[in-house]
Amino acid sequence: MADKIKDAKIIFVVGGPGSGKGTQCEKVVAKYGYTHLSSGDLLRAEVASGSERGKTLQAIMQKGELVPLDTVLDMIKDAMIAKVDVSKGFLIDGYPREVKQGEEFEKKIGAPCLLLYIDAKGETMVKRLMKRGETSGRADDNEETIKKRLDLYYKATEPVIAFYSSRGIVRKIDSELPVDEVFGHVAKAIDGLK
Ligand SMILES: Nc1ncnc2c1ncn2[C@@H]1O[C@H](COP(=O)(O)OP(=O)(O)O)[C@@H](O)[C@H]1O
Ligand SMILES: Nc1ncnc2c1ncn2[C@H]1C[C@H](O)[C@@H](COP(=O)(O)OP(=O)(O)O)O1
Ligand SMILES: [Mg+2]
Repeated sequence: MADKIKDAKIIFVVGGPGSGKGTQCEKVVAKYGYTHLSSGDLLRAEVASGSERGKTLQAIMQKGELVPLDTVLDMIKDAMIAKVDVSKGFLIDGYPREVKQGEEFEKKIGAPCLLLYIDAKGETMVKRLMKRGETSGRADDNEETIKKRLDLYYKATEPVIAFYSSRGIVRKIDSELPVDEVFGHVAKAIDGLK
């Protein structure tokens, strides 16, 4: 099992809150049949279960902070193990959010072959999240939490991009464009994989 997971095709999808990670991942799933694992979705499922752990997580997410590394990494690993026999590849969306998360992922799971850096301007991300907040029901899609998430993104997550750039696996995607045009660039990056 451990070997199988190590040999899996792993794509990290990194970008600020509201940059369009989830939107692009859905389209990749439709075209390439990859398995989409969003750390935020996994965490929200735990919250929705009503468990004690979920309550603790909800409080952290509502403040726009990062949940403990082990919690999110264990969730991703379990979800990958459940799919490794049938998956053509994994889209890991919203992880790593700090360099340490990337290092631990590689120790416990394996190395990514590609990092899709979904890039949009701060003001664009805020606008999209405020709009999403009208219908998402997400406790973190409000002005105050959005600001904190954005600050944390620039501080903790942007260094992740520099970290993987030196390995030559980062493809920067302009996410200011319309969704289908963004996807054209995403598809090109994926088609470039051997
Ligand atoms: N290229 C785009 N142009 C305009 N709106 C977009 C684009 N990509 C995503 N959105 C919208 O922005 C919001 C955030 O997108 P989402 O995929 O949920 O981002 P993330 O997962 O990175 O937080 C959604 O409401 C989505 O419909
Ligand atoms: N890799 C990770 N490490 C720690 N906390 C995480 C995490 N991924 C998600 N979370 C927590 C903190 C985030 O503010 C919250 C929502 O994450 P998300 O759904 O990925 O947001 P978005 O798609 O808007 O970028 O969940
Ligand atoms: Mg998302």
